Amino acid sequence: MTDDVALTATDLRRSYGDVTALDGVSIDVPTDGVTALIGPNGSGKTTLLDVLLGIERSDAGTVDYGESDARRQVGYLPQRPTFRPDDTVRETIAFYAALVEDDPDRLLERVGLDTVPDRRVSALSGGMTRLLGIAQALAGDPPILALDEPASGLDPAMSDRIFGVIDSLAADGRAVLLTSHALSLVERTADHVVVVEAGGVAARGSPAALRERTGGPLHETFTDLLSEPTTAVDGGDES
Ligand SMILES: Nc1ncnc2c1ncn2[C@@H]1O[C@H](COP(=O)(O)OP(=O)(O)OP(=O)(O)O)[C@@H](O)[C@H]1O
Repeated sequence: MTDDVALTATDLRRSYGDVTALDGVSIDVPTDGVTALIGPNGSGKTTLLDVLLGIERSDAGTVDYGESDARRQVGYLPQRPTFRPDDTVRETIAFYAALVEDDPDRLLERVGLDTVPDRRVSALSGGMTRLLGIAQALAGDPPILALDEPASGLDPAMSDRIFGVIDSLAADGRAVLLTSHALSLVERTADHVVVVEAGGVAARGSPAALRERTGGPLHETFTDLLSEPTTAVDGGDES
């Protein structure tokens, strides 16, 4: 593994009964910038993310992390982050910050939730809950941030805001690895794109390189990168 690689996965395999979710996936995640896993529903993106993070076991293959003396190696935003509904925003983040001796106010400020510290979790919009999830993932300042569909179910303005935060977190000099169906935001934000199809990697490259291959924007031409025709995934509204 070279110094500029945050993690390397080699020949990952994972099946659930007779469903092959990962069929020999090898990827490098660079230390800087946003790496986006895109692909049709059921192609294996979440399974790949979960295996990379050790949340799911693989049947075969290896995952190697780069050197880091960080208190916490990876921060993780699940697809549906859940918190105690009666706690306030600040109480919630103070809990996670205390686990790794971080400053809750720094975390709230970083995602723009410092304006609503006393709001109860039950009163947060879907977008604010996602931002709280990102703040939680940032506790301990991990060098790798893994975000599973960070904009799913959000309106275009909130999706845009979330991807703006993601962009600035990567600009701080950490690796951001995300899955998303919000292809126009991926195209704008990602430095590296990995196209996952049927448990394998169908294509990879910068958005510009993929655009050159398909001749158009990702949200319109994404299916040209797949071997099987599929319903195009949408540009902004994740499912
Ligand atoms: N716990 C599980 N048990 C059985 N099958 C599973 C399980 N998790 C995933 N699968 C199957 O593995 C395949 C890949 O699923 P995965 O959730 O990784 O896809 P995805 O690309 O993240 O999909 P989406 O875009 O819809 O979130 C699918 O066929 C799915 O049904």
